[in-house]
Amino acid sequence: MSSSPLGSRGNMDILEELQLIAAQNLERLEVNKYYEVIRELGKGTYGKVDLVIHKIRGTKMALKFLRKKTTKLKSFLREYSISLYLSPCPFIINMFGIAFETDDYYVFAQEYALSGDLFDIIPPQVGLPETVAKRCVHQVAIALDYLHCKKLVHRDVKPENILIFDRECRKVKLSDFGMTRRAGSPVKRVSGTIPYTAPELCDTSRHEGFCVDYSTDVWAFGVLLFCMLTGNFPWEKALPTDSFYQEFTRWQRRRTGTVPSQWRRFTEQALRMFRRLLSVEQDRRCSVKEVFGYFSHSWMLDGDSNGNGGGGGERERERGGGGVRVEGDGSSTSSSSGEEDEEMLVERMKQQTLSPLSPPVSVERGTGGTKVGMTESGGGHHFVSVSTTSSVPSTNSYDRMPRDSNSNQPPGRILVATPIEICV
Ligand SMILES: Nc1ncnc2c1ncn2[C@@H]1O[C@H](COP(=O)(O)OP(=O)(O)OP(=O)(O)O)[C@@H](O)[C@H]1O
Repeated sequence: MSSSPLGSRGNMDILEELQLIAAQNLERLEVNKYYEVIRELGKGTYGKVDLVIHKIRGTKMALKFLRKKTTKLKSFLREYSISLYLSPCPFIINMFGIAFETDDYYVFAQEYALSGDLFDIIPPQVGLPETVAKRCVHQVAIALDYLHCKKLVHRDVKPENILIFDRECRKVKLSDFGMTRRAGSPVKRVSGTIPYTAPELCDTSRHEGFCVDYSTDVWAFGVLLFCMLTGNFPWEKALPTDSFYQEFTRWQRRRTGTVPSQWRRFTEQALRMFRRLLSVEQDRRCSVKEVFGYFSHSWMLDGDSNGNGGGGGERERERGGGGVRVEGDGSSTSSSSGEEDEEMLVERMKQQTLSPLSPPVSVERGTGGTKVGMTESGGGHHFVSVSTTSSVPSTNSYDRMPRDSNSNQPPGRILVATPIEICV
């Protein structure tokens, strides 16, 4: 690596340099020679993630395998380099600096997240207790702000890409930088995830490409918050043809004073936050860090800051008061590009008053990799597990099916979402 201090370089210089080094050092390896495969942790569109033990070091790692048939070397190197570049942030998945290729895959190693991903702990139609959700949201917001300060946009914010180390979300990390691009770069359309996709990207009548923008992460982050607190999707897709979305936009644009039914469980302050995060007009959307200003308020109307998202269903309530304490309006919580700011953020996290928790809500964990699907039943769309093996990458439409036969998933009409296009 060049002797220039990292701080004086632009992002792309560092990323390009990291890619070059990774390309020059990419060895061909036989996985079994160095790693003992324990089990598969998940499956994604482009490959799989295995839990392994490094035979020499004895360290547990998560190896991400990207199929060569569907992944260009350039894309692999980009994902690897961006992940490496971002990994100093304590709320972003750590990397081991290991990348290699086999006959069929490009592979890199990450730290292993003991409890899988966020999707698996959100009780469908119930949501997480407010304190747990806030704690998680806080860490994800810092991670996204860190990314944005580096002029990068994640572009795939969803529960499956938030890895957790415990079911109370005391330690969570943002992952999967396969879609991450520099803000302002042009992208063309491909199929993609639906409920988290910002309205401007759902507009299929637009044929020209897009410029990558932070605001699409902010939108996905807003949808993620709703999902975490309620166990439902707010809508199937952010298009006028979706009645849930239409109802929301009428309220959002102040055409009606009536709060849409699935939003009535939130306090005034939480609704104000959602209005800012989920502004239909892209340029009026707030930044992710604005959310810090809302942590001191209750978000759920059940009057108990430790409560969950309401919406029915039996659940175990969290005991102990407090919640996440964040002082000020949060503007100083933003991570800037400097190391000092990062340290400050860690300090802030350490200073948080976190109350002891009762045992977590018990939810059956789906087998293997899971994706968010939706069923429609009564007031909204709720989470169901979708096996990633049955997802169809070429169209990205979801096969929607019950989470698993033993879960507390209520029955509902199964929706198969029509593929829509977003950009890479
Ligand atoms: N480091 C890790 N520790 C534990 N589990 C992991 C880890 N990395 C990934 N997983 C699991 O594997 C799943 C798929 O991983 P990942 O999102 O990186 O793959 P992908 O191919 O990029 O997926 P996508 O189709 O969403 O783009 C995750 O949702 C998670 O459940």
